[in-house]
Amino acid sequence: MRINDLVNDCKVENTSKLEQFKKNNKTTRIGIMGGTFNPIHYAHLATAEFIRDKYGLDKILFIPSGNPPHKPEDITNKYDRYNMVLLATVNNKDFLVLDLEVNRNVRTYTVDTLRQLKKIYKNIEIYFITGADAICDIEQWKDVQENFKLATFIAATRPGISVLKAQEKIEQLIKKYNAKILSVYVPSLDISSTYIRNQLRENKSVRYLVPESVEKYIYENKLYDMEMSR
Ligand SMILES: Nc1ncnc2c1ncn2[C@@H]1O[C@H](COP(=O)(O)OP(=O)(O)OP(=O)(O)O)[C@@H](O)[C@H]1O
Ligand SMILES: O=C(O)c1ccc[n+]([C@@H]2O[C@H](COP(=O)([O-])O)[C@@H](O)[C@H]2O)c1
Repeated sequence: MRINDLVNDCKVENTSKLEQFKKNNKTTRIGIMGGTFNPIHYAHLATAEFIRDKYGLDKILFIPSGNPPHKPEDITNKYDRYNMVLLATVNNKDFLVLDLEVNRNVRTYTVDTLRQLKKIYKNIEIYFITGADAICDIEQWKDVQENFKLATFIAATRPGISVLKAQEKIEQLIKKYNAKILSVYVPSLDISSTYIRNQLRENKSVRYLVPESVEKYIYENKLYDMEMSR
């Protein structure tokens, strides 16, 4: 079966998970995993699952960026990135995917997404998950103060990022903005989407770095300038 045909089944399954979630009137603690996901890899999934479990979050909402302000204009098509996130999360009942950002045709900022989420889901407490690298740059984000009012941030350690430097920055942010930021050690993998794109461009293996369905989607749709088809 072609993987592109499976994407539709994933969309149906995800819509049904979202409808169930919307019906829930109780206060729900949700984790938001935002990212460019170009492509999604196992470190994203492992980080999200570790944090869901550690903080007893009810669900993790993956929100692929549409037109992220901080990445080059020519990144992979947003619907391909979104489809790969759907494929990667379909088997986990607690992982849901939202298309809020891919459907926005202007630049996508987190503050707009958080405001929108609070409107759609009345009783949610939001925990925004970021790598420690992203939290260090948060003062460059749009409406930084407002972001901190709308969500608690969880800064996950990431290989290659100095924990001490990140901790210093987090303490400054907490003081300056009265922010709620939890810093957490996550046993993780030293991989990035950049590394995976480079492997693909050099025609090297990405097996066990991304879910098999994502790997197939990449090959079937000839993403990332691959030289030969598999
Ligand atoms: N290996 C990792 N361990 C922990 N967190 C990660 C890891 N890779 C990415 N993240 C976090 O996941 C979120 C989404 O990341 P993103 O989609 O930019 O992936 P990336 O691998 O950093 O991509 P790129 O290499 O293209 O910059 C960010 O908050 C990022 O810090
Ligand atoms: O809102 C902003 O100004 C902003 C600027 C840079 C990054 N972000 C968000 O940070 C998250 C991680 O970004 P990324 O793509 O670097 O992994 C993702 O949800 C982005 O939308 C948000």
